Amino acid sequence: PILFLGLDAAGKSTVLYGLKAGEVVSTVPTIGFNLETIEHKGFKINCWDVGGCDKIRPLWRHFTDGCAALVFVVDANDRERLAGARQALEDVLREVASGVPVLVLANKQDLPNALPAAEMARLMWLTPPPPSPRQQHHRNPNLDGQATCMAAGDPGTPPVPGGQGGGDDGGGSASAAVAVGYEMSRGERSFRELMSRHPVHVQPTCALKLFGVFEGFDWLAGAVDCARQARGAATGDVNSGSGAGAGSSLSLLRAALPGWRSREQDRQRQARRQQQQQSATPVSADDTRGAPDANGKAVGIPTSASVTAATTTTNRGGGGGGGGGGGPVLPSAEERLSGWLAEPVAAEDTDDAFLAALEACEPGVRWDHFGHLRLAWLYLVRYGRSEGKRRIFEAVQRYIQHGVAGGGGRTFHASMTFFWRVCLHPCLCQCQMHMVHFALASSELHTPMVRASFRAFLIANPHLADGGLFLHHYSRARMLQDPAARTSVLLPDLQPLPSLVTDVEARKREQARERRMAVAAAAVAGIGACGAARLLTRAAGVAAGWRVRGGRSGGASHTMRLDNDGVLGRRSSTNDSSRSTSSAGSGGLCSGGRLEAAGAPGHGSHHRLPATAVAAVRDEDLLAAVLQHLPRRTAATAAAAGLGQPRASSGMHCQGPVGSADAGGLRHSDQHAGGADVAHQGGGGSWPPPPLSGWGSDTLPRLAYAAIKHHGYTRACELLQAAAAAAATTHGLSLEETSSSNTGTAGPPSASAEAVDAARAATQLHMERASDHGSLMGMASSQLEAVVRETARSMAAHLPAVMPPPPAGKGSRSQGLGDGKPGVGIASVQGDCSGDEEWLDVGDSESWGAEVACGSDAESGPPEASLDVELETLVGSHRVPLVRAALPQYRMLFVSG
Ligand SMILES: Nc1nc2c(ncn2[C@@H]2O[C@H](COP(=O)(O)OP(=O)(O)OP(=O)(O)O)[C@@H](O)[C@H]2O)c(=O)[nH]1
Ligand SMILES: [Mg+2]
Repeated sequence: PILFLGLDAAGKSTVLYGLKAGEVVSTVPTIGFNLETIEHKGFKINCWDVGGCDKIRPLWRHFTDGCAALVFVVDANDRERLAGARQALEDVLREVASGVPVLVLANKQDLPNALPAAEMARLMWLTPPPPSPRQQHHRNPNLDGQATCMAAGDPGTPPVPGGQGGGDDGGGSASAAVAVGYEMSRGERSFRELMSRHPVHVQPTCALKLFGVFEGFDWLAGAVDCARQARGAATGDVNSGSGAGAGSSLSLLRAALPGWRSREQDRQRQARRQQQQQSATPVSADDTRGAPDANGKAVGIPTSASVTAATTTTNRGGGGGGGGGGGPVLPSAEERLSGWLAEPVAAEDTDDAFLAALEACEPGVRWDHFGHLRLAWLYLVRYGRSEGKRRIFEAVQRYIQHGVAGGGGRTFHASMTFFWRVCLHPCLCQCQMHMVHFALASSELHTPMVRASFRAFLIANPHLADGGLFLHHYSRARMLQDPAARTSVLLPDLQPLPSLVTDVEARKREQARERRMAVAAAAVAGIGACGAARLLTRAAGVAAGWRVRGGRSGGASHTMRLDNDGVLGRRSSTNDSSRSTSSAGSGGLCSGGRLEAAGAPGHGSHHRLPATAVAAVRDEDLLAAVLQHLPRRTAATAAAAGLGQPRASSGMHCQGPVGSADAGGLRHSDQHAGGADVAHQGGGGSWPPPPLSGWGSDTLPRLAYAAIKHHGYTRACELLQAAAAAAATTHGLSLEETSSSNTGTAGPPSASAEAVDAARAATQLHMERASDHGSLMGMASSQLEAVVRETARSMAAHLPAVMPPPPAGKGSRSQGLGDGKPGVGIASVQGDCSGDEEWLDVGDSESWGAEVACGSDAESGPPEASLDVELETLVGSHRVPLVRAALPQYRMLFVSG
């Protein structure tokens, strides 16, 4: 185990997750700790990142036992707290075993006011004091051997030998060794003496850019090894070292934190609790249930947040909560939220008015859970966490005092009483405020609206309507019955309070999925569904070490599937079609080809490629391959418009035994895929030749980005319009031609209409990215959006006109997507695939559906689907059903802004 310690906001969690995930995450203060396992240079390290705020610092000592190394993070920019950081380091080192390496990170080096690492080390007494001639003579030869590990400040300089004589204050030889004239205080002497027991290294870092972090850990890995060897040599046990302490560390931690449970235990516990609660008599108290009464005795306890939430304005007093029974059935969190949002908002009920009334201790200030949340939200938004927290406490204390002092005539209802107690209950108050802060920080990643409007904030965080939220993290015994919780902050015993705003894993999964969708969409648009399916399958298969075998299978039916989880599967089943397919030749994947796991014979029934296989294919390679197969005229048009050639293919990253990427399967498949290459490469098929099918998905925004980046917005518009015109001219079209005839209601949906939808859907996806890129390019995202949208529109308008309707009985089908899911039509099957049904299912059909709906409804006003998209952006997809259920009027809210 390695401990990450340091004052609050020093950057511990940022460093930890930078190491763990290789990317910068956004955090809120850690109330409790984060535990992560990371691997570095063959070491598997359990990292304990313990919150640094003053309330939690006393708990550090519970984590020190058995730790193999200490990473002490210091905010080098915060000069005022340097002495505090040193003191905290000293305090904790008293609990750490001698010889444990200490890596001090001088973090936030990117900030202009940051102290250089060497200077910070000097001020923190981590470098030797000024040398003196005497010191040279009194150098302790015993410590020289440790110089490689003891690298305080200057790696080559051993730390000042201290404590050699083991005097009471540790000052004996240390003071003798110090230069004459250098006054070393007693405190400094004892600190240096303490430090001399540890190998120390000070590393400048910028956690936000992951600068210096890995270098620091390189040192640490060596130092831990060194320490282990030294311990092994001392005890004669070569295996001794950090690992030995792990068990005892955990058991001690358990002992120190009585509520500490493994996650599995947590889950079991929670399940049991929920069962009990469900079978229990409905509780009829309000927010005050579970809050200790005036004498500190716990009263009725809130049920778990998800079961019932507390709200009523009846003050049940001290004993009313628990076993009551027969009380009113409480509204759920959803109902409560819905109720709040349905309340008419008086014009004079502004945030300013609310705060002013509160600060002036006026009667009638809304003091229920809603008011509580609003107060926390307002102060946090306006003043940030530390100042906001101070103000929250101050304002509430004042209000309470005023109420108590002048109490006559004012009736405090139960929730208000609860709030009093919360504020006299630092642990609970801290927890509640933390949840509001966390909700704010995490939802503002999705939309700035949550800072502008309290109601938007509530919609984005409907779980906050649950007054018993804290019971997800603390047992009621710990929070409500433990007297210590009323005087200090205790760590949660059920699950840690969240501190990582960015869910790294989820974001990575989402990014990977988006990339796959983009690649698939580009492939489909560029070379048609059949070819794309083959290309993707083949690339994924080759990357996974699968052998791609050509073969004949008269009239097989194939289902290509790219699941949400990234599994690309190909299902084949024979049918009766007598149509024979031509052989792909050696190694090529023909429509009757099979994928086999290397070494295992495939039976051509159903193969699934592992998600890693798809992920292993480099996007660049896939895209390069796809772009290479874009219709030549499209590429030429782009070039003519000054946008440069599509990136040249570097060939597939993973070359399989089947030879070059564009040999075999792809060209062969073009005979069926019917991409434009067909015409260029041998004319296997006469239908359809859709030269513009390369536009509309990935190609388009890429060109738009490139154009805007290199030529600026205005010129880019001209260039893109010129490109569109040139492309249209090539095919004898005028720009005014539209697709209305093809997108009308007459007849079955044509391949071209689907292609338009696909183009729009993909464009929608990329427009979202365009918004991100917009600021980077120094232009308003609305402008970028406009250019992408406009270009997409004109490009998409030509697609149907260029593509002739499919010959009767051939080709185009709406996308059934194989599994009976509602079709979305991400891609039309453009090839002559009769006999071989080939489908490409890209991603989650529901979300595509939403995007398609969103894109295609741009002109016809926002339907519910697009509101869902908006809602999803706001609250995250997993909360959409909840919010929808809770808010029948959410639509109105959105429409009214
Ligand atoms: N400019 C700058 N900011 C940083 C750096 N490292 C961390 N931060 C920011 O500092 C703030 C606090 O970072 P955290 O990692 O949460 O700090 P912590 O040490 O875990 O804080 P506690 O959990 O309260 O103990 C965050 O806003 C980070 O983005 C850095 O190298 N440079
Ligand atoms: Mg932290």
